[in-house]
Amino acid sequence: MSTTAITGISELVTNDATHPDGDGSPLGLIPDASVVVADGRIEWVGRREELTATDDRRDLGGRAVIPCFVDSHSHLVFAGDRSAEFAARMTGEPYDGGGIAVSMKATRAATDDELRALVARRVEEMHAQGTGVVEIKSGYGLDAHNEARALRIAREFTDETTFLGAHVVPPEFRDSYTGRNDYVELVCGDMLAACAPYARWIDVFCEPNSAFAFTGEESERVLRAGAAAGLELRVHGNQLGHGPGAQLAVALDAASVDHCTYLSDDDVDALAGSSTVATLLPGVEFSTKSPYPDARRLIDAGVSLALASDCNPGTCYSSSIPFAIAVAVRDMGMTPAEALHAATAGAAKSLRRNDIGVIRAGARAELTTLDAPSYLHLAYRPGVPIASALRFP
Ligand SMILES: N=CN[C@@H](CCC(=O)O)C(=O)O
Ligand SMILES: [Zn+2]
Repeated sequence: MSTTAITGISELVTNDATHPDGDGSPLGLIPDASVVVADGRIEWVGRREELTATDDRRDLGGRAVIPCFVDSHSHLVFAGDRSAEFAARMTGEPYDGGGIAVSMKATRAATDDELRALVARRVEEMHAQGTGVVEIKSGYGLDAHNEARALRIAREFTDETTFLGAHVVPPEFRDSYTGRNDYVELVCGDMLAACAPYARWIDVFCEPNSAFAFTGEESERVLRAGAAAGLELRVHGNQLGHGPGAQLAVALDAASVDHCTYLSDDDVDALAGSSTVATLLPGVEFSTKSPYPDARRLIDAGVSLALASDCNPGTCYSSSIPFAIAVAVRDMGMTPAEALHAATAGAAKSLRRNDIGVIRAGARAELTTLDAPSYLHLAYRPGVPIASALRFP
């Protein structure tokens, strides 16, 4: 097994507050550091002068190194274009989830190879911006065949795949309450059976403020069916207005409730006393001209936070975690350290993973380098491509 030392690290963010060479902060910063990797794992982390002999060396020439970004919320399996919808929102048109059916139509019409190529391009775009691990949801098939196909293709790129058949009620089921009910039954029955083999997670767009998405009761049915089929739970909640999503996520011990744009004091208290992570998606508020969630309020209450891209064709067609960090710092009350922690260790926690989002012996060698001396440059240099995932041969 050959060992490679990474040297020339001006500042190492470990997310290991207990490292003896670290500064003791949640980011566990070590100046002038080295990391030794072997066989895809981290072997050693410390100060450069304590480095012992390795087979290879890679000198970064004075750059910062951070744990890879973990993008714990994305919808990459889609075809078609909704840029006109984005333009309409910039002139005041509100987002209501109705455009999901437009992506559904284009996605159903695409071949497997076309979808695979689209996902490959988007995943590559993420890696080029420092994301090492990505979660990918279905949700633009909305029938058993196309949802299973989306997950099968997503699985070619990541183990973190999420069944989102309950994204919206598709047009062919919308006519009556019976139609909605039939769709929920399909999601919980044949669709779940077809999708479960390719999915780790199940998610639902719990949003009574949208005519297209699901009520608290419908969402609970979907999540309980998913759990019975062995899937772990995530929830889209509290995106368009107040609603039951956050409290439902806590009650069912979901790993994450995502969006959290509108939260009551009771929602915040429930999250603070739970192991459910609140995942904030700053690109969504940016791209829909919605109010930003109050990250400061959540942090002060003791809620665990993640930041993710939510890359999707409707509410945020950006795959950039550095962009999400810059917005979170500029507009959501997060410090640069809190935002970086949320986009790495916080997002790993939202996927219930402890082998990523941290630079510590034994963790996976998923590292990101910054063309900058310090992590502060992520928010300080918005729009500048300074982050890239480090790849080891
Ligand atoms: N809100 C639900 N789903 C996506 C948007 C999907 C779309 O509009 O295409 C989201 O996370 O924002
Ligand atoms: Zn989403």
